Amino acid sequence: MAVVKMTTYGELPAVHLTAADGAQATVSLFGAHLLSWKTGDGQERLFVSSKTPLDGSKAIRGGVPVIFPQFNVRGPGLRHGFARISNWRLTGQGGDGGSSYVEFSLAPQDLAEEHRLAWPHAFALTLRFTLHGDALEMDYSAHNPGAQPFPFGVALHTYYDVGHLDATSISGLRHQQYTDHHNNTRVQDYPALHFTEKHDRMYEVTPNVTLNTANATLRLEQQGFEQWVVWNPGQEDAAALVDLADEEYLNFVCIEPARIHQQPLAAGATWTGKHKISV
Ligand SMILES: O=P(O)(O)OC[C@H]1O[C@@H](O)[C@H](O)[C@@H](O)[C@@H]1O
Repeated sequence: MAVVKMTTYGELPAVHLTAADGAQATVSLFGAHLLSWKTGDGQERLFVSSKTPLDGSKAIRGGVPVIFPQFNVRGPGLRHGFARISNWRLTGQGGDGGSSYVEFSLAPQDLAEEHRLAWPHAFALTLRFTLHGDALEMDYSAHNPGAQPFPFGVALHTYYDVGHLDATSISGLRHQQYTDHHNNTRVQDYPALHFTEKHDRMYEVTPNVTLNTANATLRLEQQGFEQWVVWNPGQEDAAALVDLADEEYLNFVCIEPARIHQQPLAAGATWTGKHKISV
């Protein structure tokens, strides 16, 4: 049987889910932010920076930041949106035989006044985390209960604990088109992406990909999103991030299912996206 308990992570109120097989997830209400996912064997799968604030003063560096209503600076508002720095509500929990879940929601009344005034649209977000054996599923939805369309972008900015970058690669992206941080658009003509320098790439199509690390092979699947963003800051950019220790860029990669361009959500419509990670 699944067990759901309130806990704290740093100074943040959080929800801890333990599945029948021992898999665990910890999600802070701040950002509906998944901070830890351990499979039944006790192995941590996510990276969290040793320098990140964990007091609600700033977005968390690590885990799974939830991006809405804009990706990065692709929109007029806050970089990566306000969802990752807002307090969500725990609105569901449960499970059946093999799976257990917790669900979180965010609506305008949950926002700090400055964000509500800056983005005055009716919206309802839900995010469900489901543990199912050695897999984690994130079901994300954005609903427009208002009378006017609004533009939005979304992503699940997943930071994977890779042990060491030297032993890490991503396969499944050969022949896929990407745009890099110099704004060059190319087609990847080699089978596996290795991390020898900074990478900040947006792959335009959405095949499933495989993350290979020294200790694990993770299969990543997405539905409803439109890109994979692959990010590791490299040594120089990492040194400029105050919420990341200088050498920690060697310990993670971000692989993010995303819908990076802001597109309208019609009145009454709902967008849904799924991200599944299997070990
Ligand atoms: O520092 P932030 O706001 O969490 O963003 C981290 C990174 O997020 C990635 O998704 C972007 O592609 C990068 O360009 C960005 O640097």
